[in-house]
Amino acid sequence: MIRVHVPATSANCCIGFDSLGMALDWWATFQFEPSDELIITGCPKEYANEDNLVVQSFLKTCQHLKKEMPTFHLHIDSDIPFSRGLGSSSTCVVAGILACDAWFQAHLNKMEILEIATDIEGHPDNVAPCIFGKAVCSFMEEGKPRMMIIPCADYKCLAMIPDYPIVTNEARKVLPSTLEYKDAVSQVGHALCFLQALQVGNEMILAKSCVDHLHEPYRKKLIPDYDSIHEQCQEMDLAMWISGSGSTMLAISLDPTKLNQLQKDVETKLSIQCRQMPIASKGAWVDYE
Ligand SMILES: Nc1ncnc2c1ncn2[C@@H]1O[C@H](COP(=O)(O)OP(=O)(O)O)[C@@H](O)[C@H]1O
Ligand SMILES: N[C@@H](CCOP(=O)(O)O)C(=O)O
Repeated sequence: MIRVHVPATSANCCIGFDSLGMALDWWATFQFEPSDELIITGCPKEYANEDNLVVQSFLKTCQHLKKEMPTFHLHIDSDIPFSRGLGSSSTCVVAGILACDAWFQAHLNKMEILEIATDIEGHPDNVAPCIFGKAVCSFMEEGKPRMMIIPCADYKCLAMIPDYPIVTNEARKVLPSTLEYKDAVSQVGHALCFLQALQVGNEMILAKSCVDHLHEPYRKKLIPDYDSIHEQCQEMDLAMWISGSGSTMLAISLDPTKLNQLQKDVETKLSIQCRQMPIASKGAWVDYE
């Protein structure tokens, strides 16, 4: 039996639309056993068929390896909610690729895995930290991802998870196609300072560098609770962003008491479910039985 363990991720991190993401210490497990037919358990009925993203990612990897698609029993054990901006789709993609690699003992290297995953997901910002852990920044060069791992100071994360989904493809449709030059200049400055503050643990600069022009101004309209949470985070000097395409919002801090305070307020005043976790220091991994 092959078991793949895959972390949730928070993409964009405010200033890094489609190019920055971090792995969260919140794990899903995907179990694969040989079977005479394809069986999928542990997920809603509508996903228990061959269109399942895990199965499709396994198939794509078979094609890459020029191997015949086997049949298996896939059991999914995940409490990472769908379409909340916590990278549930990336967990499926990375799990399918890693399982196929393990099944055929193909020993793909992590960059090959990232290339296949980016091809399926369309952008590297979730799949890269899902594979490598920590925070990862990336860009595309002639269709191929290039990336750097960013070691992070000891930040803790608070995920504030509204009870409504936002489908990533839909949330991409609300984005503009052009950007003012002055906004591009502002974005570069904030992004550079964000990365340095993330590494060295400068919480004040991290909070101030959370100003985005690429997606948050457009997507916040899809999240009715954004403004009040954003305002409170600014008052508390807390770095905060829309996780992926939402609806989750993520705040991070070196100081757990600040996150506890925010969590209490968000749960009691807004009835939004919260969960705290560190940044995951490692990415997806496989074990065998
Ligand atoms: N546990 C799961 N089982 C089956 N499919 C899943 C699971 N988790 C995620 N998915 C797939 O990922 C899709 C959600 O992707 P997306 O809208 O990008 O949201 P997210 O922000 O959670 O990645 C689902 O529609 C489904 O196809
Ligand atoms: N850069 C993407 C990230 C989507 O992340 P998800 O977790 O919401 O799937 C985007 O912002 O569209």
